[in-house]
Amino acid sequence: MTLRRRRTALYMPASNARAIAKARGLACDVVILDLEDAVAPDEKARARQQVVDEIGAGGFGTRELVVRINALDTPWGADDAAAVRAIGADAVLVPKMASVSGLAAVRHALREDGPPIWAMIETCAGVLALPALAAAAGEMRLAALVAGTNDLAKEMRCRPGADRMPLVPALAGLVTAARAAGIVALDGVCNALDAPDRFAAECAQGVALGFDGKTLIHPAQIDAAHAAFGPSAEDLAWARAVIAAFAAPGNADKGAIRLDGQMVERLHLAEAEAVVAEV
Ligand SMILES: CC(C)(COP(=O)(O)OP(=O)(O)OC[C@H]1O[C@@H](n2cnc3c(N)ncnc32)[C@H](O)[C@@H]1OP(=O)(O)O)[C@@H](O)C(=O)NCCC(=O)NCCSC(=O)C[C@H](O)C(=O)O
Ligand SMILES: [Mg+2]
Repeated sequence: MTLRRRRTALYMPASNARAIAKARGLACDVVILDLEDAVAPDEKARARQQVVDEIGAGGFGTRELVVRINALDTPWGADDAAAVRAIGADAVLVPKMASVSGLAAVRHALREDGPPIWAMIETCAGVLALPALAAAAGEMRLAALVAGTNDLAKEMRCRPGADRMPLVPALAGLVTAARAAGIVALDGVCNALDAPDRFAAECAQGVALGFDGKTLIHPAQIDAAHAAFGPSAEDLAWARAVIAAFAAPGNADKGAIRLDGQMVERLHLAEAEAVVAEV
């Protein structure tokens, strides 16, 4: 079974045909066609039709295709949901998710057999609803939680700065909820476009927090995010050593062994096998 990689999820305005055409050749794992914040109100209907046309045209290869719709309580949300629920999108990303009732309304709008839901956690209410959303994930076919750090910082009236300190509790809570539900956790975007060191530091923080990957706003961010969220050479070496150690004579029936001065359990063997399977 190959693990589906979600190291990089690149947003692009669904109104930008040039960006969408470019996406068919970009190395990102996920393409997010955005109908929400990146599209001006007078462009919404045209962008929605462009999403239908572009997904119908195909050509995105193995990239996961996600459409971010407008929230159902906006003038465009219901039409977005109706337009995208049966066009072959791999998932629908829903902004400002804040309750199980809101999740149920989206599930209803997309129909039970419609695409899986990816929910953006980007409001204070959404952060407080994380345990309930995690508990409802299976029934509602919620498949990912995605941090919306711009909106969350705005509502919290905090100033994240380079270390995003004010947001770390919410980010860790999102990862915790995603792990409890057995679903994907994606970090928020980094708005700094020409600051590779800041971007790399934010990716490293996202890895340390346990995120599966990061949402991006520019193709130039893809390579650094892949380097951060993919297995490093050290990760691979350790994984291979763990696998070899448990395969060694006398260890086959052991639950825990000593390796390089550390206790290694069978859970680490499963992790090691998953890391090796990624490359
Ligand atoms: C941020 C940008 C507006 C910058 O655009 P621009 O100045 O045009 O970038 P470049 O000149 O460097 O572009 C170089 C080429 O790359 C293409 N490009 C740029 N961005 C993308 C993209 N996201 N996807 C695909 N291709 C892209 C340009 O077309 C150029 O190509 P070419 O013309 O062939 O040379 C722009 O990067 C942009 O629009 N980014 C996406 C913005 C977006 O989608 N925002 C919404 C999601 S973020 C969010 O909402 C956060 C969340 O909700 C929260 O609350 O935190
Ligand atoms: Mg947002």
